[in-house]
Amino acid sequence: MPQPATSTGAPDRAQRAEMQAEQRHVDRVHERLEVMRRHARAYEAEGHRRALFGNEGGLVERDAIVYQAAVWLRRLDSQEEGLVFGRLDFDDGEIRHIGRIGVRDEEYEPLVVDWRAPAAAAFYRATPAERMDVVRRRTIRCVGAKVTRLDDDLLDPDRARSLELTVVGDGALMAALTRKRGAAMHDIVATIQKEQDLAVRSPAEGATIITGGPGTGKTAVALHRAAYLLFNERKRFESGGVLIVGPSAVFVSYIEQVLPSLGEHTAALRSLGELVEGVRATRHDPADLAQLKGSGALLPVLGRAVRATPPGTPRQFRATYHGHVIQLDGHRLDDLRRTVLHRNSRPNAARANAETALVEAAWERLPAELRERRRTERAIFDRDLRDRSDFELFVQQWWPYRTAQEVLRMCGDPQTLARYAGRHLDRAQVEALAESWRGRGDDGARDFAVEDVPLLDELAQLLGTAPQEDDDEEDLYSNLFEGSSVAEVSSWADRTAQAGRRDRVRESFAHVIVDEAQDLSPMQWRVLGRLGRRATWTIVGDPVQSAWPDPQESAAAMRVALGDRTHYVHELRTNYRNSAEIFAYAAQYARKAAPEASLPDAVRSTGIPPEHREDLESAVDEALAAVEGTVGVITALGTARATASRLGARVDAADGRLVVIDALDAKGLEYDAAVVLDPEEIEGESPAGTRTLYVALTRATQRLYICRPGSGPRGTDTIAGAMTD
Ligand SMILES: Nc1ncnc2c1ncn2[C@@H]1O[C@H](COP(=O)(O)OP(=O)(O)OP(=O)(O)O)[C@@H](O)[C@H]1O
Repeated sequence: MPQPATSTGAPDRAQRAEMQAEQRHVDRVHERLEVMRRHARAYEAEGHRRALFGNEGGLVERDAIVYQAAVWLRRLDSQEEGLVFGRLDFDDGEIRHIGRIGVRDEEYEPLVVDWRAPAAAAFYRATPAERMDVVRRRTIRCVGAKVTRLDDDLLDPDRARSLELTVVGDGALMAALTRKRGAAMHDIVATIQKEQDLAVRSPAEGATIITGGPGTGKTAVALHRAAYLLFNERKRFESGGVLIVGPSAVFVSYIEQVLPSLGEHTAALRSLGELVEGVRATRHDPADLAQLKGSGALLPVLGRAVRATPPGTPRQFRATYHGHVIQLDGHRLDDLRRTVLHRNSRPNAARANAETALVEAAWERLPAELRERRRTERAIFDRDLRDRSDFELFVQQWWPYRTAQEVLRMCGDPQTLARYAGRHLDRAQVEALAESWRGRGDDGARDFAVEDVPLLDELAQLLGTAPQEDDDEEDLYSNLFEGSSVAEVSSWADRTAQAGRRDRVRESFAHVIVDEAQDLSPMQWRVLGRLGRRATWTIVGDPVQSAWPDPQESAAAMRVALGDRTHYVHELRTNYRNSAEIFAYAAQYARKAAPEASLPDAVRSTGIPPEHREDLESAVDEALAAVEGTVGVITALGTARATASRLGARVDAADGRLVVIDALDAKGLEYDAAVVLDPEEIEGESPAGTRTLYVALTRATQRLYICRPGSGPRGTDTIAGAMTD
């Protein structure tokens, strides 16, 4: 719930006394943390000692111990900042401190309860109406290990008086919301609100679906939920893997510090452009092409591209056997291909079948008397043919192992693509698609688009995997058991690097978290459906911000991916990001795009409405002067690059505070001030343009400037009038 505005004055006497008391507790916790660190280091040393036994058992133990010790140390080391952030005082006088991890004293009594444990739930859930025996909730703010501020929340003032509990501070939430924004998202562990907490602690089974307007904390909740799941079912989710998917690479780097700050390092974060091994796409196709690629309309075309004879393969097979010339022409070879693929539709997996079919077809070309006269001839013929290097070479050329990237690049030739397209695509579509794939992906000269990633994944499925030669991925620890003496000691870093490699090839996950889910195309849902085929899910999104032109179609694709899993639905209703003035302005576009939608309430008023500016440079300068933190210039897709170079000198001079970003990449991000350049262009750029503009207008926490170059006499007017229309 909203709290009164925060005071910035120095702490008074009562507050100082309370702070000293809390400081004593925090000091004790940090001393204890140091002891825990010493124990972890001693445990690690013990692990290394075991390896000196020189047998396999010792090595296995060593490896397990060193790994576990390193995980503990990493978790303990990431907890310096704000380790203790809360305290609950109960009716019966019990005091419970809440923190990022659980810490116990030497008697095993809790000094701090982990925020994810059931005993901490009251910190987030207790309200004056439903107190859960809590009299006072205190938020403790620390810088490093130093207590700097307390904010109390009384749930039962009468009881507090009888327990002689002092009340200090005036609103941890407001203090958190008004702090300046930097390049990275912060955790919200000290101020998670009740409706958010319910979503964080939603059951680990089925699919938890979290909706809510801009700034309602959906991303924050999703990340805290990942930490919650890992804490409560560590074995299941650490070994099975938690995947977090965000819309863009910029977004992923914006959120990537949150889980480590909560002591969790094992979840895999990927953008939609990174869901396929070996591809890091960041570029978007223009809206019409993106829609074509995302809709599923290309599925039959991809199927045909995989099944067809690859261009450039030999059109004739020729061999001699006992003086007989055996020949198979192109039509016969095509027949063979069809027959083989009829039995095993994945060409990369079917090469052995193709080779057998080729031998069989060649055998049938021998004169009948030769085949009948010598009954054992068949086996000899088979071996003889397969042993020949020119036969092997032919098979490699006729039935090459292909990658998805090669097939898509092959479709970069309009004539080839037109053959596969048949009546599924018109000429203009063939031309546009071929142009978008021509020369892509080879040596990164021209990279694939984000919209190509699901097509590549689909192709990889259709092609199947070639039988793999054994490599070191198969046995992560094989190097540990070579020879009888200890040749080397694997460090924890080695093991994490190995585990990372294993993550890269992971084909499915135990839990999949999808952020900005409203934007996913049906084809992207198919990729996620495969990665999450055995997973439980958390899906986070806001239909009103959808960039996919047909939200119904996207929702249907999501239902297919989720199958018959039970749904747990949560709606977040408070916008914590935007000032009330900024959100009131942006909301007119939400109403235009989705008149029926329920919009969140913005809790913070600054008294400063969005402002209209004609000149981009002066709007940017003004924004930089008006706020302490970040400024985002948000443009249409087509003008981001030009705007970035136009503002290049300012970006360089602003020391990381100024970024230029297109409205699609701005998804999920936020800035203290936003300059939205040419809103009409953003709106007109795609069928979902009004929604995209709504996204752009809801990125600012404090100041919003609408910049319409050459917009004439309205010049520097504020647009408060427009807001209230
Ligand atoms: N309980 C909270 N305490 C402190 N800050 C909060 C809280 N909830 C949300 N915030 C802050 O509000 C801002 C918006 O949160 P977040 O980005 O998670 O919202 P969102 O719903 O994902 O927004 P969008 O849909 O626009 O991407 C962030 O700065 C976040 O830290």
